[in-house]
Amino acid sequence: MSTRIAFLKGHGTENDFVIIPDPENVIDLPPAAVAALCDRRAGIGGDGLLHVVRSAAHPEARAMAAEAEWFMDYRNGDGSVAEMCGNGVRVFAHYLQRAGHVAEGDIAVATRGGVKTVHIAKEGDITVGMGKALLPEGDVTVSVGERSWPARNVNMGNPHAVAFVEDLDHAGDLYAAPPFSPASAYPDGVNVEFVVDRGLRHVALRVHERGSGETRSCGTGACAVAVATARRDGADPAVTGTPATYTVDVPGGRLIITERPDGEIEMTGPAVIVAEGEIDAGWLETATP
Ligand SMILES: N[C@@H](CCC[C@H](N)C(=O)O)C(=O)O
Repeated sequence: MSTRIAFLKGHGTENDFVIIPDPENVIDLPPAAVAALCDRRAGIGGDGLLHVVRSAAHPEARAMAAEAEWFMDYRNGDGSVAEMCGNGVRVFAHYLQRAGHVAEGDIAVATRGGVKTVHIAKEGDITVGMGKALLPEGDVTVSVGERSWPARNVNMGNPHAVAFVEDLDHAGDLYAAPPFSPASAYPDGVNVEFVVDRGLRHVALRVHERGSGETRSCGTGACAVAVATARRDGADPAVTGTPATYTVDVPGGRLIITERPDGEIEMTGPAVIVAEGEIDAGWLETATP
C-alpha cells in the first residue's frame, strides 16, 4: 500500500497554491515533483507550492528560527525556487491558524526574502508587512510582439518589471515570458506587470510570473506596481511625508497596498483554503522519474 501525503489547496485573489504541511522537513520535493503537483491536468494544479516547514528544520531558514517559527519554502509552478510570494504568505498564515499552529494577531513568517509579519484578523482579509521596495537604477524595456515599453525595475525581495500600458490587452496572451532588455537587469529572470490607470490611486494589472506564466494575481507584483505608480505620480511617501495607499485590481480580485514614509509596505487581501486531501506518494514517484 502506497504512503499518502497530506495536502491542501488554497488561493489569494485566485493566485492558487498547493500547500504541503511538512513541519519536520521530511518530504522530498525536488523541482520535478513540485511541477507534477502544480500541473493543472495531470496533478492538483497551482501557480505555486507552499511547503510548510518549521524554520529550525530547514537549512535555508534555521538562522531565522528564533524570530519566526515557520518557514514558507515557496516554489513556482515549474519547480523553481522564489524568494517571496505576497499572496502565498497570506494563504500560508491562514493555513497555520486553521491548523492550530498559531493564533489570531501578528505572526512572523520566515521567507527567503526575510521575516515577514502577517496580521491575522478574527475574520476577513489578512495584512502582511512586505518590507521595503528597492528601485535599482537603469532603464529597462519589456516587449510583447511589436510593442515595447519602458519599465520600472522594482525589487520586492523578488524581481519585477512594471510597464504602464494604454490597454491591458496589449500584453497579449502572456503564454511566454515577455522579453526584456538589457539582459543584465534580471540575471535570474523577472516577473512582468502591465498596468493601466483606473482612477485616483487606483490601477489594474496583468502579470506574467517568472516560473508560473500568466497568473490571476501577484502580491509582490501589486506592491511593485503601487510603488512604481506612486513614483510616477510624484506621491513618494518619503518625500511627501504621508502614506500612499493604492488599490490594485488584479484579474482575480483586489489588493490594497500602503507605502509609509519610512518605506515600509503593507498589503491587505484575502486568503482562502478550498480543499484538503491526500496525495498518493506512489503516483508522485512515477510522475517524477
Ligand atoms: N505569486 C507571488 C510571486 C511568486 C514568485 C514569483 N513567481 C517569482 O518567481 O518571483 C506573489 O503573490 O507575490
